[in-house]
Amino acid sequence: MNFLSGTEDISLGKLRDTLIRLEDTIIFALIERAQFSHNEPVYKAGLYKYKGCEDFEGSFLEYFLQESEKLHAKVRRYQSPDEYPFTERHLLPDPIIPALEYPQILKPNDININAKIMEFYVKHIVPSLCAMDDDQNYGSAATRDVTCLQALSQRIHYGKFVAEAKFRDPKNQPKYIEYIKARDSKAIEELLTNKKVEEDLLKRLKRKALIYGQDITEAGDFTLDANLKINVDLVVELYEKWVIPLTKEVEVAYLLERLDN
Ligand SMILES: C=C(O[C@@H]1C=C(C(=O)O)C=C[C@H]1O)C(=O)O
Repeated sequence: MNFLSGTEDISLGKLRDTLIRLEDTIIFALIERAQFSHNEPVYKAGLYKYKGCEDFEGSFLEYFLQESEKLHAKVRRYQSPDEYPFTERHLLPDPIIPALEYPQILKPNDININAKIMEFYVKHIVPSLCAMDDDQNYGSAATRDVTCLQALSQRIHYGKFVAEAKFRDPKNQPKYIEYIKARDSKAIEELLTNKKVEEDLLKRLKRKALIYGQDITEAGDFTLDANLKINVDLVVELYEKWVIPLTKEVEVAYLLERLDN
């Protein structure tokens, strides 16, 4: 979504179109990561002493992610309302270019669940996505991991915009206000949940993974039973177990703060 379009209109339909577009980004990012082995050393904290920053105690991935985000911060990536860093903001440098004026769509907040995203990605996604061995391609694996993590973070934190759009709907706003004042997270989550959208998403996702995972050649017929580049069931499980629940967690967290002064 282009937040510089000069309009504060955030329709649920437009936001959902953006989430659908991010499905493609995430599937292709996972396909790229799946080219390489699990490469467990990439995720082990303290395995390397990095020349020039011996005091860094995280994993190879955390080091690469932090250094990547420092560079992206210089070009004001994390001033965009839909971008959230994994690195603590005080460690990021100021932009080298002037700040952009974004419309104030969201209620100011510090909601950032990237630590949870990192945990499920490293513990549950990579081991299922990749061959469980070590091909030494640590740099290639880490660069693909960063792309996957950034896409997952953007998608999940879009829950803030979806929650704002739902809150602005006059039909449900009185109920949201009632549940927010009662601090009733369960009622808020039930009200914001749209099972039909979720079910349609999972069906679409499976079709996309089946097609995007194909090796398309210049000849022969187009068969869906060829060797796929991605574990289709894993893509669906990723969304069902992690992406959708965490998006709703962000929606609820945002709404619980929506009436704060
Ligand atoms: C994102 C939305 O809110 C909820 C979360 C969804 C998701 O993470 O895909 C889908 C539907 C809703 O249950 C939405 O309503 O589109």
